[in-house]
Amino acid sequence: RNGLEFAVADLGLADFGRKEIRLAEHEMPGLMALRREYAEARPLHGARIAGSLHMTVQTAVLIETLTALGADVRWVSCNIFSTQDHAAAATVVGPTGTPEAPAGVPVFAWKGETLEEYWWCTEQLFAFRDENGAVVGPNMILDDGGDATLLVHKGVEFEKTGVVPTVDDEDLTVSDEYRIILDTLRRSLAADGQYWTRVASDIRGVTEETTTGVHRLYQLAEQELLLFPAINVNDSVTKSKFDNKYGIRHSLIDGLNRGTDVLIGGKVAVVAGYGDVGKGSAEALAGQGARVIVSEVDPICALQALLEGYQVARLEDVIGQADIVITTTGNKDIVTVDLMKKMKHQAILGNVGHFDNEIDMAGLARIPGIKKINIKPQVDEWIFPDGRTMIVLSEGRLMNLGNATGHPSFVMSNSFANQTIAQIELFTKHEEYEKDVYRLPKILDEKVARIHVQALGGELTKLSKDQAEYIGVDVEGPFKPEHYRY
Ligand SMILES: NC(=O)c1ccc[n+]([C@@H]2O[C@H](COP(=O)([O-])OP(=O)(O)OC[C@H]3O[C@@H](n4cnc5c(N)ncnc54)[C@H](O)[C@@H]3O)[C@@H](O)[C@H]2O)c1
Ligand SMILES: Nc1nccc2c1ncn2C[C@@H](O)[C@@H](O)C(=O)O
Repeated sequence: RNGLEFAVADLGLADFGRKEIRLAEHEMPGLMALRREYAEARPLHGARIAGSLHMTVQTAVLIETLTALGADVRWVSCNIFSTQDHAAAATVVGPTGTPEAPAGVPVFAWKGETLEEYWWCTEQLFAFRDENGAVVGPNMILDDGGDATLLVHKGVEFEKTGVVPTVDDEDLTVSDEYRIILDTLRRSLAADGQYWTRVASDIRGVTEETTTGVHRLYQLAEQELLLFPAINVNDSVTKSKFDNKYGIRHSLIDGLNRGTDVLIGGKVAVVAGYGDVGKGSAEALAGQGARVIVSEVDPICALQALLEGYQVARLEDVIGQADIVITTTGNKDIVTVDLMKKMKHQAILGNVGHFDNEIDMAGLARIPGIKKINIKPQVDEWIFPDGRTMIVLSEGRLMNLGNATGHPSFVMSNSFANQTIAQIELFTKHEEYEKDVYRLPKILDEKVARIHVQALGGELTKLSKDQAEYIGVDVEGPFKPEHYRY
């Protein structure tokens, strides 16, 4: 419509989305400060950014920051349940457009996508158009979890051999999702044997939002398979020590309340993993009066949990007493079918890790005699043959975005200020970067923190020159050595 490509649930929701975007801007001082700082220079002029990141109100403010800095943007969500349809609609319509004549950004995302639709959307992500309408690829990727980066890398891999592997239909180790990815790439190989190779050749770099996506990038870099430079946004301190921890502290409870409305106080809550997300999850549940038990593999994180007063136990030893089980590990096969069979009647199972493989949903569906009742969107009651039931949120996908609206704007302002800075860094200085994984310098991390301290009315103390010399830092920072752990 109006020459703009998009696929969203309902453009009629744009007005509602625009109201919430306007309110969110007030809560996202990091992004608004960067818009003011770079309004003239427009450093992202010429950038064609393919974004795969939960299409929420907060992400809409990020997108409109990137376009304010001169970028062309196409967007998808990185999860089938995390899109907020009114935010997607408002992003397509844009601040000055109308549903009849949208003037925003191409978005391919809606809440409740099937996996086939999800990967179709991700395929559309790469088809930018030049001024003559010819398809040109992106020259930047902004990723959350690495699915967009994966599609490009797998596409190039298969174009090298000219073959997309077939998988044995009986092979239970191959997920339905991977079969869909192979089918997608089989089609593009048949249509154009060099499509993904051309796409990859234009990409100056990727900026990756989350722990799991960063893990995938380091794996590619170790195998020397990385096709372009990458900035690990997750490990900016003002991202992972805020979004992952304080964001989940807010949105986990939101997801539990909207999904089940059970009283959390007095209940036993088991949290698998005590990293940044596990810490925020445990604190939130304890704050509601739950008795929190943590499972961990890392003795340091386990010791942290113990000194915060949480019991640390093996999942298999405590899952039978849990009323609520939350996985936060970024690992796979955490809650197996055997563990599910030990759970109390009507216990609640949810995941806030990036992917759904923390919970064996495929194994659950294969239990002979298992039944499923859908209570409401993203809330299912699974009935075991013995009559006991289990409430599963968002089909094991991250439930703070599936059952609620994810982290609040102020904490996402920190994450997305880092994303914007990383996009500018890689787009304008890509020749300075090898095909490796980098983090932003500490001085920029402190710059993001400074904006948000000020926004909350915090008053920073100034070091005297003498004091700065005494502790060996510059008066203006950076205030910590690289190895410092916050
Ligand atoms: N839902 C959200 O909004 C959101 C936000 C940020 C990050 N994430 C995702 O959450 C996940 C965790 O992120 P993080 O930053 O906390 O990572 P992290 O590495 O800091 O923490 C994960 C913890 O899980 C532990 N762990 C690994 N395997 C385990 C096992 N088998 N049993 C118990 N513990 C185990 C690790 O030792 C680690 O301490 C990642 O997938 C990340 O992408 C989700
Ligand atoms: N409101 C929101 N908008 C966009 C993304 C949101 C979000 N809440 C959580 N994530 C996920 C982030 O925490 C992402 O940084 C991650 O690490 O998964």
